[in-house]
Amino acid sequence: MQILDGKKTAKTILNTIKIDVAQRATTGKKVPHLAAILVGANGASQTYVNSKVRTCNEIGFNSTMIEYEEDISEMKLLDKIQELNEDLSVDGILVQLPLPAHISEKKVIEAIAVAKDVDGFHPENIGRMIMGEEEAFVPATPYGIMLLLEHNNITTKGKHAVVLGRSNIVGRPMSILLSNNSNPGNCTVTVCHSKTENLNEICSQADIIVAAIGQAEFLQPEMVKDGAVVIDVGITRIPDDSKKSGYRLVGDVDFDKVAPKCSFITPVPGGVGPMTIAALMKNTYKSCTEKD
Ligand SMILES: Nc1nc(=O)c2c([nH]1)NC[C@@H]1CN(c3ccc(C(=O)N[C@@H](CCC(=O)O)C(=O)O)cc3)C=[N+]21
Repeated sequence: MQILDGKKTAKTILNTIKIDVAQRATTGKKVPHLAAILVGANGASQTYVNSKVRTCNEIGFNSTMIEYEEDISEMKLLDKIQELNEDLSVDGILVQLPLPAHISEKKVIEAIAVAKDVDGFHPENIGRMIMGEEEAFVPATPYGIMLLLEHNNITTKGKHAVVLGRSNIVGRPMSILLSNNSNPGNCTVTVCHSKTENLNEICSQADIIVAAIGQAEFLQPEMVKDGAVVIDVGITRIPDDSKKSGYRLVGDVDFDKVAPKCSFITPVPGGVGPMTIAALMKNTYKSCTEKD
C-alpha cells in the first residue's frame, strides 16, 4: 500500500509555478493576481481561503482578500464581482462557497467573467470542460485529483472508476474527466449517489474509487476490492479535545480499515485538499499567461 501524498505533489507543482512566476517578474511580465471573496465567518471556509491567499504569497502571485459580513446584500456582492471583472490587474476571481441562504449561488457564479472563473463553476466553463476544450477552467478539486493521478503515474486507462457523489463541483466533473480520452482518463465510470441500489456491490467492482459524499468514514473495507486506488475528497471536522484546534479532520473513507486493501490511497489531511489549492493556482496562472 502506498500513500498518495497530496501535500508533496502539490509542493512540486507549486514550485514549478513559482519558478515561472519569478522568471516573469524579472522579465517585466505581469504576475498572476487572484481575488478571493469570503462571506460570513464559517470556520472551515476561513481556513481554506486563508490557505489559498497564503499559497499565492508563497509562489509570488498577487492576491486580494475581500471579506464581508454574513448579512451583505446580494446586490453589493454582485457589484463587487462586476468591479473585479473590469479590473485588468485581476486574473482570477473566487467566491468561496457555501454562501448564506439569502444570496443566490447561481447568480453569483454566473456574474463572474468566464475568463476569470478560475474555480471553473460558470456554466460556460462547465460546458467547455465537457466538450474537452483546452481553454476551459476545470474545477479545482477534480482537476487536482487528475494532477495527483498524473504525477504519481497511476494507470487509469481501461479501469473501472466509481465516483461516489454527483455534486456540480466535484462528483459530476470528476466523472467526466475520468471518462475523457486522455491520460489520466479513459476510465469506464460509474456515478453513485444517495438513490443508488447495491452500492456495496458496485464499489467492490471498482479499480478506482473517488469518495465525495461528505459523510465521515462512509467507505468501509467490505466495499473495496483488493488493490484498489482510493481517493478521499471528504473533509469533516470532528470535535476532539485532545487537539489544539479542538477538532480532528476525517475523510469520507474509514482510512485505518480501508488502507490495507489499497494499492494507493490519499490521506486526510494532506491528500486532495492541498491538490485543490495547487489546481486553483494552475488555473490562475493559466488565466494570466493566456493574456500575454
Ligand atoms: N468557490 C470555492 N472554491 C473551492 O475550491 C472551494 C469552495 N468554494 N468551498 C469549499 C471547498 C473545499 N475546499 C478545500 C480547499 C483546501 C483544503 C485543504 O487544504 N485542506 C487541508 C487541511 C485544511 C484544514 O486544516 O482544515 C488538507 O486536506 O490537508 C480543503 C478544502 C475548497 N473548496
